[in-house]
Amino acid sequence: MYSTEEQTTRTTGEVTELDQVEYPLMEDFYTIQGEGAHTGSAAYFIRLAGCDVKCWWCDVKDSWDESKHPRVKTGDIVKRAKESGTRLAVITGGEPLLHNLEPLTIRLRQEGFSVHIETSGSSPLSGHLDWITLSPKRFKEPLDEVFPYVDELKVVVLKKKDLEWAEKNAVKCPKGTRLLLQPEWETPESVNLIVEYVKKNPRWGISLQTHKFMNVP
Ligand SMILES: C[S@@+](CC[C@H](N)C(=O)[O-])C[C@H]1O[C@@H](n2cnc3c(N)ncnc32)[C@H](O)[C@@H]1O
Ligand SMILES: Nc1nc2[nH]cc(C(=O)O)c2c(=O)[nH]1
Ligand code: SF4
Ligand SMILES: [Mg+2]
Repeated sequence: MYSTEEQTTRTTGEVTELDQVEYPLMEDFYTIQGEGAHTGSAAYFIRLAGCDVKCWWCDVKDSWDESKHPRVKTGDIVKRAKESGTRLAVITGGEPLLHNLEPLTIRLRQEGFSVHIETSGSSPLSGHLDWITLSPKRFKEPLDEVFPYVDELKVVVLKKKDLEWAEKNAVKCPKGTRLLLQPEWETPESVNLIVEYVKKNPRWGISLQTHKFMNVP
């Protein structure tokens, strides 16, 4: 759980103002959380545009260039999320922490959403977040200030070196953090590596991109 100070002072009465704040949005969609500790739950995904990390194997490279995507008002995003019926929102990207998430997360919370984030931790936290999934990247390392708030560490694995990277990040996370290894989708040989590693190091678990098996977004 992460919350900025302002939450206590900012309550209702600012809805109209907050709803005007715009974010570069690649897409928003209602689907099943396919990865991590909340796999299988219906969730409304909000994919903000822009990324400063640029992993070569990223499965959503179209999100990187913010200028290719429209700026959409918070009010419109929240309205569509509400219409979905779920009260679980996942903010992802791109790298969502490139943007100040205060307005969007306040409004989602006001409408009863539990707000989750998928982040590389390359920029400071902002907003009000109920579940933080950190997926650290060597290409741009997470900021130290992010680690105390992490709920789930989800490391993408291609080769052995990534397991060392996983351990290096795990020591910085709070006690009780869910530790997950996720095979890079186009590197099937990483699955064996992960299976053997988790059998030897059972504090780690496996996260698969189940939405790709199910053929849903
Ligand atoms: C597209 S990223 C967006 C959020 C943020 N930029 C991040 O990297 O956490 C969402 C999740 O997908 C993972 N991911 C991206 N490409 C992947 C791939 N080819 N195989 C497996 N996981 C991937 C990321 O590590 C991250 O956990
Ligand atoms: N179904 C589904 N689950 C996901 N979990 C994390 C995703 C992401 O791209 O952040 C993702 C995604 O793109 N689709
Ligand atoms: S940080 Fe996330 S969105 Fe950015 S390139 Fe890496 S996986 Fe893709
Ligand atoms: Mg995805």
